[in-house]
Amino acid sequence: MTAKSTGSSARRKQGALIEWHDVSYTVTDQVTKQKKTIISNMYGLAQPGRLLAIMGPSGAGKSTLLDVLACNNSSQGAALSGRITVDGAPRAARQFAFISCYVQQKDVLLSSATVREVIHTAALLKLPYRGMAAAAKRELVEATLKELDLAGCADTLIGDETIGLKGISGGQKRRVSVGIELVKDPRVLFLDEPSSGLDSEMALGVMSSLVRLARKGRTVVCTIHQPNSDITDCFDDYLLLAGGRTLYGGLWSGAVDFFARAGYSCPSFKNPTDYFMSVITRDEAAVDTLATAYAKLRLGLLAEAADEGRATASQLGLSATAADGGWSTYSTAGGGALSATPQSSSRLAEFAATAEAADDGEEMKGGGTAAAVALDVESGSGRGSGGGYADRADVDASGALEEPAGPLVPVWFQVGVLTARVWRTWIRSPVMLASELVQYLFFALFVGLMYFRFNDKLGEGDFNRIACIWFSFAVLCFTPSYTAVTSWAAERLLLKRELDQRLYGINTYYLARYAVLLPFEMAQCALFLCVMYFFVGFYPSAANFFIFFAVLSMFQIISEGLGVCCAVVTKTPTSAVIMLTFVLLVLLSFSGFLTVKTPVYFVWVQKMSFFTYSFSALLDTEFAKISFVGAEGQTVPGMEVLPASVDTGLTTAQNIGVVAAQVGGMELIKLAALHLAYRLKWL
Ligand SMILES: Nc1ncnc2c1ncn2[C@@H]1O[C@H](COP(=O)(O)OP(=O)(O)OP(=O)(O)O)[C@@H](O)[C@H]1O
Repeated sequence: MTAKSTGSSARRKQGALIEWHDVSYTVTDQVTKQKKTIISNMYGLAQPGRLLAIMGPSGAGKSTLLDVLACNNSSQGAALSGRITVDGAPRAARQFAFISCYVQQKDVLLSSATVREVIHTAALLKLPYRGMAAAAKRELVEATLKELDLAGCADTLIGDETIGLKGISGGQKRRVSVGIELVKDPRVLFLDEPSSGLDSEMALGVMSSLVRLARKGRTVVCTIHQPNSDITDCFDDYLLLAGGRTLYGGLWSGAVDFFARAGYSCPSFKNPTDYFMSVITRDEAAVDTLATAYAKLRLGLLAEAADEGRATASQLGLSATAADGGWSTYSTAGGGALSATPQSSSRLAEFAATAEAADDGEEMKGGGTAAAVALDVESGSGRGSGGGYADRADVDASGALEEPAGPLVPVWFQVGVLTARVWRTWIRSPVMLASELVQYLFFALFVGLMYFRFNDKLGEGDFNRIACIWFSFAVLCFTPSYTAVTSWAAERLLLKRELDQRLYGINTYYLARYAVLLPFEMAQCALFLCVMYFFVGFYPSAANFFIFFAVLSMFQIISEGLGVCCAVVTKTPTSAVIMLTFVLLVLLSFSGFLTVKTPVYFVWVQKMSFFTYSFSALLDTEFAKISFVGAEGQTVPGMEVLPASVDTGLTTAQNIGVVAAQVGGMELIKLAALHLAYRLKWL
């Protein structure tokens, strides 16, 4: 993509013609282990320049169909059968991912970023690094903001009501979710219930944005729940499902008539979708009646199209599909769904008109191609049987599926973009930042006052020093590890979404996160130590102070890693906190302070624990330079009063070396835990 191609004319996007033929989807129920068919023998078509709304009662299979069409289905033991084509060619999942996008129902957005920042970050991660200037990306972001009517709130924070961070409205959030996908200029948009959870005005705002995107040529497919009449006005095409079957598929404008012909006349002044839903949820026989009527209609249209010579049976795939329900009513070959019925005989013309309207005087390859495709069929040129348009020579070359040869964005650039984002998140979270700093400051003062000015009396000065270091460990292990659990809970969904979209890898995330987090942790440790060290009166030497700083910083980093590991391997923050508390208490117990002799069955804990080596390193550092005065006035060197339980048998340097090695080990474990959690779908 070149800078030029990002101009406003490029926003007129060619959609893709998606057809599904005899599609069924079966899963193995996790509980009963029985096979369960969620959608069966479905046919349909989503066209460029049009918005297709998929409706049905809860459990009808709407989300499943959307996932299947968007290549988003990943259930274990699931089986997909049937044929899905894109512009006539069999859909190739990897290529399709480059031209389509999927907007999930739940908005997963970074609450501390502004609307513009969120979309700009998406642009930086999704658009090619080479061949597209930074200015062009910014221009594209501005175009996206305008296209989705978000320019007015571009510099407002996304916000999060649950943590009291004021931000944009629910409807705007939904449009930002669309914007994140729109920056890569997809030809096809799939949206799972884009209006759910929004009030009617916000829902209409979102749907109107989708219509605008469709009118610019894109193919838009969404599932929807209980739309009001303003929202149904946004539909071009309509697919009604129940129990995994299709009850209607075609023009929205033909749905009422279809129901009436099947014996269900919608009363005047009643919202048709409310009526349809009440018919199929209250009257069980209606589902069968409508499914049968729809299947007959489809076959009738198919035969009619063949009779009229608009396409031959073989071109239509009739011979291949007659046995199993026939060609889709929706099929282009069928003259465009209900075009053959009196009430909507001009579907092709209407389709072409839609494309023309969207074209708005400019060349719109998608609409043009789609109309040409449809008209082509009518003129009898037809398609290859069963294979859609796979073997057509007249598919617009610009409509070919594109897949970049190499990675779009180099890893170092991804790390840079993510580092900037993590940095912004920290400095924009004053509550989190302040509460962290207050915690460190509070505990530093607390420990300082608790052991204020050590003395050198044997039995008191030595005990207080050991207890003070142990208590500092308690503070520095709980605080960063609990923060890690909390921030993981806020980050995991965003990370999962972005990893799923292959915007970056786990190693990139790790590098970016810790490029920001490590300096923060060291600064917090320095704050704690500066206050506590001098308050209590540890040995006043720069060398000792820096050894304390180095060991406590490493100690904190390992503790944070433990927090991440517990958070990653558990599903909820509550279970992570329970697990973490248990682990930390065990480690604190066997650091050598609480027990004179460690029971033999816990020796392994002591030998492996980072508490043991950190404790020993700091005690050696402090006690090597001081001495105590006994009850009889005798002087006792510090090293002689150190209890054997805190002696690892190593020198100070060796103890520090072991802690450094444990930092490396913990980082590797943390990275492996992140990879494993993603692979095993724990995120
Ligand atoms: N992996 C799965 N294992 C077992 N059952 C499943 C699985 N996926 C979906 N189902 C079931 O299939 C049916 C259709 O699910 P789907 O989510 O597609 O329905 P829906 O029409 O989108 O419903 P809703 O509007 O409530 O989201 C539901 O009964 C659902 O419980």
